[in-house]
Amino acid sequence: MRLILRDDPLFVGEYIANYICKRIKEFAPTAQKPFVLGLPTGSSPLPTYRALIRMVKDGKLSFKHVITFNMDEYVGLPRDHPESYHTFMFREFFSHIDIPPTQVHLLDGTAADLHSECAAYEALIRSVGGIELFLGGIGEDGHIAFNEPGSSLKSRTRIKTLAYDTILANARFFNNDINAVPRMALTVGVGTVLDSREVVVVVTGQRKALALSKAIEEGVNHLVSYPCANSLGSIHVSDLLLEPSGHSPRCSTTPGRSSSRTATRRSSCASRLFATSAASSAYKTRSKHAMRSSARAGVATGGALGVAGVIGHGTHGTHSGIDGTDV
Ligand SMILES: N[C@@H]1[C@@H](O)[C@H](O)[C@@H](COP(=O)(O)O)O[C@@H]1O
Repeated sequence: MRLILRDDPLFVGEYIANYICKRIKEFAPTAQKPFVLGLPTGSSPLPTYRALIRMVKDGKLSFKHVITFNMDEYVGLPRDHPESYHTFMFREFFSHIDIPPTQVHLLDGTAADLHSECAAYEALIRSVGGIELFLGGIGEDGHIAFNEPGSSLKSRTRIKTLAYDTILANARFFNNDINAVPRMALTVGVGTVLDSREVVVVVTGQRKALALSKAIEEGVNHLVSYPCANSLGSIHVSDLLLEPSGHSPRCSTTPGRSSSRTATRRSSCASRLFATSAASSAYKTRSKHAMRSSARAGVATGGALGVAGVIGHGTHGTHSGIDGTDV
């Protein structure tokens, strides 16, 4: 795992966009050999999307031979609902880049047979050779996609009941009306994410400090789904990289050209770039060491409460109404 910290979400977005651009260019995708990219929704990836849009508009990057798979979608929201992830992705990203719409894939939360929809999604990912790079965001309880606490580490794309904490957090997109927030979603599984050749997770904002600290300082378990991306790459403390903002991977077609410390160290570490910066306005003026202690403080002050919250307040399993298989 590599942890790359930046002082501001905009720098995080720029870093990741440059990294994605570099990876796509190095891959040199063609119609026969497309680059398969996994994508998240949420506010965290927005700076990345904006930076990628800029690169396309400036002629520095093309998505013509990129195929995308989104992580998740609410169950029951029509595609054209303003808060569906389908609408979100076209509004915030796809409509502004040169990707052919036929190469964009999102789960359909209104499908008549949701189980078949999920199975078909997995099959489609496999049929294009798997995901090259999965960009993910996390919820405050540490879920990746909609893999709520308690998700199986081997889980595949499936119907998932949302935890109460997630419903509360997402109510902001539904006029703060928790009753308007869908209770279920379709989501890729932890296993689906782990099958990707690389996972990049964007973690921004103080609200994510506890979840981030668990990825860094605790072991892999199924209560916080996103650190599981580590389980396929070894974690070495020496790979945790804390550096001031400003360095960004160069979007160059020549591998290894970047002289930044980031690029140099990447070659000697575990294969997965996993966690990207936790930064929020609250952190802005702090030093890198203070940021590190902030994450620790998250554990010290919120640890017991956080775990109780995950188990005690979650509505996991109680809303499904479809079947009992959403592990
Ligand atoms: N299903 C999505 C996640 O994929 C996303 O990572 C999370 C965080 O959103 P935000 O980035 O707005 O904090 O929100 C939802 O729960």
